[in-house]
Amino acid sequence: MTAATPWGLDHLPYGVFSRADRPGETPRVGVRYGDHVLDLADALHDEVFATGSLNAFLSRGAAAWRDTRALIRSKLATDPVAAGLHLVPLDRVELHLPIEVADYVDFYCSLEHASNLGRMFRPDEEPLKPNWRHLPVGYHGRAGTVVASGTPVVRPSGQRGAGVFGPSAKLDIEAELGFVVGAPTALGERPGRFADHVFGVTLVNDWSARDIQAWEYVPLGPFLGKSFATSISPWITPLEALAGARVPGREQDPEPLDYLRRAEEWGLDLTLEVRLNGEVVSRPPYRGMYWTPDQMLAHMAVNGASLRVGDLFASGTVSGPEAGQRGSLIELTWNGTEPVKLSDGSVRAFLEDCDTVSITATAPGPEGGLITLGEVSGTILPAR
Ligand SMILES: O=C(O)/C=C/C(=O)CC(=O)CC(=O)O
Ligand SMILES: [Ca+2]
Ligand SMILES: [Mg+2]
Repeated sequence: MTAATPWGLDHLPYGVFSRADRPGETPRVGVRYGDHVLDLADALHDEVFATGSLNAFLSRGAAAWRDTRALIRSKLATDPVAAGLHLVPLDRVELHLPIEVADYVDFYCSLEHASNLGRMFRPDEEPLKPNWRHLPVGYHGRAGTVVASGTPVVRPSGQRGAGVFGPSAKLDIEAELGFVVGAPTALGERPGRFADHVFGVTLVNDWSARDIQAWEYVPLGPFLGKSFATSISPWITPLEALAGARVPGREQDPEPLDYLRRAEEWGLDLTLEVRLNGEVVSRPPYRGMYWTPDQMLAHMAVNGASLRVGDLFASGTVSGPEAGQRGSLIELTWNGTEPVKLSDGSVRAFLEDCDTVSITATAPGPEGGLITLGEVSGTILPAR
C-alpha cells in the first residue's frame, strides 16, 4: 500500500463508489486511502455501507462516526494485510454523489465577496446591506441539482433582461466550502454542538449565470441563475480530520446576538485553489471568512426549522482581500472588464464552452503535515 501520500491515515475522507468488477451492484461507501478505496461494507461487515449513499451511516450520529473512524484507522494501521483485501484501486471505481442531498442552503459569508458583488450589482448603494454584519445571509438552493464532480454542466439559458432570452453569456463559478449535516433535529428543536450535527466538509462549485442572476434576483434573491447545477467533491472530509485546521473565527463588529455567539473555534485554515483549464487563477483563503460554520448552523435552525440527514449548507464564495484570492470570475475580472489571461494566449471574462474548472484545497493535517481535500471539477457543455 501507498505510504507517503496526502491521503493517509490522518485524512480518510468518505465517498460512494461502484466497482468495475461488480457491474450492477448498488454503489458502496468507502474511505479513500492513498490511491485506493477501502470498501467499508466488506471490511467492516456492515450493510449500512452498501446502501448507495452515506445517509444511513450519517443518521447513526456523532458517536458512531467517531467509533467508525477509529475502527478504520486501527484496521489499516494494525492489520494492513487483512485490510488490503478490501482496498480497491481508484482507477477501477466510479465515484458518485456521496450523499442524498436533503436540503441545500447557500450562505454569503465572505465580507470581501459580499462587498465586491455589492459594488458590481448595486453600484449606487453601500456595498454591504444593513443586515449583513448582523446575520449570515443565505438562501435556499435546489437540492436536486447538486451533482457529483465530473458531471458536465450545460450552459443555462434564461431571461437576461426585458424581452431578452438566450444562453448565459456570463457563466461563472463560485468556490465554496460545503458542510454536510448528519444528525437531524425535530421541527421546533434547536441543534446542539456543531460537531454533534455536522459530519464533514466538501468542496463546492456553485455555478452562477451572472446575467440571468442580475435580472431575476430582485427582490427575492437568486433563483434560476444558480439552480441549474451545483457541483460537489465526491469526498467528504470528516470534521475530525480538520482538527489541525481549526482556528478562531474572524473578529466581528458588532458583537452578534447570543444565539450566534461562538462557543468553540470553527474558523478553518483551509486554502482553496481554483484552476481554469489546468491553470491556477485564484487561491482563496477560508480562514478569513466573516461568519463561521457554527454560526451558519445556528442561524439556519433558529426559527425552529428542522435539520435533515444529508442537508448541505455552503459557505458562500470564498474570497480574500487580495486580487489573486477571489473565488469567482466576476470578481477576478471585475465583471468582465479585466479578463484573466491564460498561458495559451487566450483570455477569459467568463466561462466558454468546453472550459474545465476544478477546485482543490489544502489544510493543516490533524497530525502535522497537510491534507488535501477531494477535488470538485466540471466542464461546460454548449447550451441546448
Ligand atoms: O450580492 C448579490 O446580489 C449576489 C451575490 C451572490 O451571487 C453570492 C451568492 O450566491 C452567495 C455566495 O456564494 O456568497
Ligand atoms: Ca454561492
Ligand atoms: Mg448553484
